[in-house]
Amino acid sequence: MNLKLRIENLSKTFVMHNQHGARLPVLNNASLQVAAGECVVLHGHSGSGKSTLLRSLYGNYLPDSGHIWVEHHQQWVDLVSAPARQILALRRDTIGWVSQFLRVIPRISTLEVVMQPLLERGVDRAESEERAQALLGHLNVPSRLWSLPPSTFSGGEQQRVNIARGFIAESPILLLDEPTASLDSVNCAAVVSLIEQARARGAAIVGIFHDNAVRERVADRLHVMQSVTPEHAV
Ligand SMILES: Nc1ncnc2c1ncn2[C@@H]1O[C@H](COP(=O)(O)OP(=O)(O)OP(=O)(O)O)[C@@H](O)[C@H]1O
Repeated sequence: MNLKLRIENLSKTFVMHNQHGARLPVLNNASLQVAAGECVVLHGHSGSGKSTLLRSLYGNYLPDSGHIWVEHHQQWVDLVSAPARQILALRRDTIGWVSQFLRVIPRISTLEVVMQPLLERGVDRAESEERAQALLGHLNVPSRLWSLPPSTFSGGEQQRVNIARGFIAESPILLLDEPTASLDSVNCAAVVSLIEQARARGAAIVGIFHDNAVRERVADRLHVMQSVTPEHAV
C-alpha cells in the first residue's frame, strides 16, 4: 500500500481559559492511515471531532500528543512537530484544503484567486490561467464573473471558486471540509467528479460529507470517530 498520510495516537483537549480552565477532550489516541488513491470519510455525530481532526491535519490545530506523518517530497514529515516554515511548504506542495468557505481577498479577480496556488508552485502564468478557466467552467461559474473579485458573489458561487482554488494544484493529499454543502445537484455532481478524478490520479483524500448520497459515492471507507469521555482528558 502506497501510504501518503499516517496519523498515530492523536489526542487533543481544548482548554477554555475564559471558562475557568474547563477541559474538553475531543480526540483520544486517534489513528488512521490513508493511501494514494483512497478517500476516507470521517464519520461521527455532531461534536465528535471531525473538524478538529481535519484542521489538525492542515496544521490549524496543534494536537497535545501523537504524530501526523505526511509524505512530502518522498520523505515523511511529522506535521505535529514541524516548524511553521515547513508547514507552509507542506501546504504549498503536498496538502490541499477545500472547504465550503472562501477567504475573500479584496480586489483580486476570481481567475487570479483560483490560479494563485499554481503560481506559488512556479507554474507559468499562461498554463495556470488555462487550468483555472477549465476548472471554473467545469464548476459552472459563468465566464462573465472571472475578471471580478468574488467578494460580491452568491454563497454558492464563492463556494465553487473556493473549490476550483482547492483542486487546481492537484495536491497529493486533499482535505475536504464539506465541499458540497449547500450546492445544487448539478454543481454537487461537478464536485463529485473532481473528487473522483483526484482519486484516479492517486490523491489521498480525507473528507467530511454530511450528504449521504455524496458520502456513499466518494468514500472508499469510513473512519468512525471514537467517543471521548472526560476521564480521557490529559
Ligand atoms: N477552537 C475550539 N475551542 C474550543 N472548543 C472547540 C474548538 N473547536 C471545536 N471545539 C469543540 O470540540 C468539539 C468537537 O468539535 P468539531 O467541530 O471537531 O466536531 P464535528 O464532529 O466536526 O461537529 P459537526 O459535525 O457539528 O461539524 C465540540 O464540542 C466543539 O465545541
